[in-house]
Amino acid sequence: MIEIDNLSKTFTLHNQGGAVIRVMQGAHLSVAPGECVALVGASGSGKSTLMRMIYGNYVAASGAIRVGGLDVARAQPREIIRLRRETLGYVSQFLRVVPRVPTLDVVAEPLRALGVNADTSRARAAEMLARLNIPQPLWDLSPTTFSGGEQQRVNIARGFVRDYPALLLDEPTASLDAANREVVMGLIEAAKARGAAIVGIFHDEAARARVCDREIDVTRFTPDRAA
Ligand SMILES: Nc1ncnc2c1ncn2[C@@H]1O[C@H](COP(=O)(O)OP(=O)(O)OP(=O)(O)O)[C@@H](O)[C@H]1O
Repeated sequence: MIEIDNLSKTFTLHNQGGAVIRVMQGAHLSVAPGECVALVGASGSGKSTLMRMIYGNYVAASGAIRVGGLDVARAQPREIIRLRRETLGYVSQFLRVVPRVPTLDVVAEPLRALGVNADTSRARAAEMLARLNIPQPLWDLSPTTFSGGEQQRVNIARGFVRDYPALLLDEPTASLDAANREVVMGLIEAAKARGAAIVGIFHDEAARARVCDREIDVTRFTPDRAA
């Protein structure tokens, strides 16, 4: 479902004399449906960079990133938008939303984008918010003023409100209490059981051991620091 082949990445720092930093070289990764793979490695080794490249936020220097048949490394912007709408979900650590949009609509949006009607989308969103213990009085407010943990749960609700065939999870349990962490663990397990291919960064070791089938140490793809 997710196939990464000989992937390299450089950053050019235009505000620092055009310095070029090589952050990744020869990266390989293959994630099958129903599998969860954890990206591990020291801080700065490139876990987030790899995740952002899979999502199409960062451009690859060379190599291929196939997600459900599309090579993200060479795809047109409209193909990436379609991939995100239909195939690839992303639960980032930080919530980015349009101001003044109510939480219920923020969570319902991935379903609306697929053409699901407003009532059904909102009903599914309400189910997810209740499951993630977001108090009902907050559902009609924008999540911009929510606490860190509440915002993270809104992000998770958005990422799991529909059954994405592939999912990227960036520290999905980072700001959560034990009860909500357990809810998220259950959502990840259910997504695997229905065949989602998942790539995640989990600093929470117990969470990683429970839901991940394999670990990939990205340090081995880090050119300047590899052994
Ligand atoms: N937008 C950027 N511009 C320039 N350099 C960047 C950029 N993003 C990341 N880097 C560099 O790429 C390297 C990898 O960073 P990345 O954030 O992917 O590491 P990480 O493994 O996710 O770290 P952490 O565990 O601390 O979050 C770092 O040296 C970082 O400075």
